[in-house]
Amino acid sequence: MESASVTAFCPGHISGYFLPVIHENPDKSGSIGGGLVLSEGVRVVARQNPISSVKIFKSDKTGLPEQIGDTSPVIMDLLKKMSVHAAIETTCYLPIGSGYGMSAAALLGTAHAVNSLFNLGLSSHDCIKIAHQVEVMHRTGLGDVSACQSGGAVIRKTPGPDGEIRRLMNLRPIYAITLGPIKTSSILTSPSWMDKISKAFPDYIPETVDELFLASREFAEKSGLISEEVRTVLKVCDDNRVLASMTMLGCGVFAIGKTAEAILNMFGEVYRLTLSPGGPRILHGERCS
Ligand SMILES: Nc1ncnc2c1ncn2[C@@H]1O[C@H](COP(=O)(O)OP(=O)(O)OP(=O)(O)O)[C@@H](O)[C@H]1O
Ligand SMILES: CC(C)(CO)[C@@H](O)C(=O)[O-]
Repeated sequence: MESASVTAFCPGHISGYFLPVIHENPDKSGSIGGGLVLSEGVRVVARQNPISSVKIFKSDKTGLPEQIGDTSPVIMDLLKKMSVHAAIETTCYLPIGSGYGMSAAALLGTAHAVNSLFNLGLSSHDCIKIAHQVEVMHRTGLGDVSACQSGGAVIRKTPGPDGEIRRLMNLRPIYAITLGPIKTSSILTSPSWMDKISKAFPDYIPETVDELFLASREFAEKSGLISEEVRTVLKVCDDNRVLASMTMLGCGVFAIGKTAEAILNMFGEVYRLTLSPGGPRILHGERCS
């Protein structure tokens, strides 16, 4: 007989600009900034198992999954914090380490799935707080969990899941491409990058999605994070008046507008995305009795 299992989904997040805010209390640590919560994210299946394990799958355009990993220190730490043993399988279509907040989505999805599977009785907010603590402590992200707790284009005015967060809804498609990964923790633990990033933070708060793109681009330029490959793509976007910036923290570009898809198509596989209307959710499952 199949053991009980619960499936959850959590959207991913493109961070456009950010400013780390580090506090000794992880609930108050994170970042402020702006980004987009995405229709694509991470699907998590949690099963009861005497020994905890994690398998990571990546699906292709057709939805066919291929296993790409069999370890995830952040998920293992989350399970320990929640005092459970479970076999976790995560599946994403967007690439890991490329600025789509896949670690945050995997953590939020797992926290909600495990809470439901084991009838832990935690609120969604409790699950969000645990996921945020693990993400920030491992430096796999700072503001992604806060952003992904709900949907829309997000302006995070103060850090952490309880911070002041403004959300804008917009139905226009967003297009993104990835040219390669960046290990988030390698930037977040570098004092010289942190200094440049702090100095690049915009001094105004975007009021619309278009302004969020402009603020993101200004940040990307000033921070010095734009690589040669990203610059090549951004130049073609600029020449064609397409609003575009760099996915933080990944070697990639996100863009909006009528010709954005055709332009990005010249450089690689284009992800056609929309803003997610909401955050993590349980898709289906059978709880442990
Ligand atoms: N889908 C996933 N399932 C399980 N673990 C994951 C997943 N995505 C990321 N992780 C874990 O988080 C670690 C750090 O991921 P990383 O922060 O580089 O990716 P990311 O969240 O996609 O990053 P970013 O959005 O900053 O580019 C990975 O090495 C892996 O251990
Ligand atoms: C640090 C970061 C850019 C990593 O994806 C993100 O977590 C954010 O915006 O804080």
